Amino acid sequence: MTFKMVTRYAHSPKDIQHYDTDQLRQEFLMDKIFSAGDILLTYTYNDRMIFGGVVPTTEPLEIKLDKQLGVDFFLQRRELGFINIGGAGSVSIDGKEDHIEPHDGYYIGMGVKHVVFSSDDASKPAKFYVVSTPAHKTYPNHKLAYKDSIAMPMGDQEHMNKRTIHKYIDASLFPTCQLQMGYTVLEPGNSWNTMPCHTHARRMETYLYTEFGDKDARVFHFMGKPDESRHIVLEPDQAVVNPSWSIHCGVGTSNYSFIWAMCGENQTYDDMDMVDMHDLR
Ligand SMILES: O=C[C@H](O)[C@@H](O)CC(=O)C(=O)O
Ligand SMILES: [Zn+2]
Repeated sequence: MTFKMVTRYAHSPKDIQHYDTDQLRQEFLMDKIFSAGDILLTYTYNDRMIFGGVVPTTEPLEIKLDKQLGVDFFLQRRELGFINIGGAGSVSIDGKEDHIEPHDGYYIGMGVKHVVFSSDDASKPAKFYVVSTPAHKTYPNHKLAYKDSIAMPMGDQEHMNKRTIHKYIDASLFPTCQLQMGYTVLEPGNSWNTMPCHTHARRMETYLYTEFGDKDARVFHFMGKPDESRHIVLEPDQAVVNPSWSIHCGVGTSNYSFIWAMCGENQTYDDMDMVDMHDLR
């Protein structure tokens, strides 16, 4: 089992004016999220979000972070959300076990000492996409069932962006300190997400792109200030960090889905600064 957590720093919008493709990818793309039997995490200085993949096979896996965070245990001053996009599995939360079907997940509040992930079948492992944000208060744990998410139909076929935004962690469902999280699914024949696009200076956001329509499909993710955009080409199961000042949207060569997660100043999902199409460059 490999446990790895890499660090990514925060940037000024001016920095990326000078980045070539390699540097842009090095700073903003997480090219490997899921690796069988391993835990691969990224610590971004954008609002100190930790995110990544936990893929248990024959052995259960636990995220053990204390020295790196200067605490006694991982969730001493943090909360955690996850969504499983692999096979069925389970999570044990301080010894209490719960089964996790594909596309289900969990919110786990500050103070939980042990979160242990396992897969039902090592040959079809669960893929837990995990996101953790700093917390100051304990809120109750919540199972996140796909069927209990808030499903918001968005877009239309004419604009190639017909999709459903599933809100899993939202202030209208239950309280968290900072974390908001959801899963957006594009319909076949649709390829644009979040267009018209937006920024939200009050929150940063990460996107994990997954479930592409075919194995050679790619998503072109757009970032940067609206008038100085850049793109990053992604394979399935890769993630990007979006600073508060950056747009975040993409177009795929097939349909796909993505898991988004946010934290920062507020928890108001609709608090977005919509970008006028005339301002995009
Ligand atoms: O701030 C909100 C986030 O960018 C996403 O929820 C957008 C999204 O899922 C979509 O447009 O499909
Ligand atoms: Zn957003």
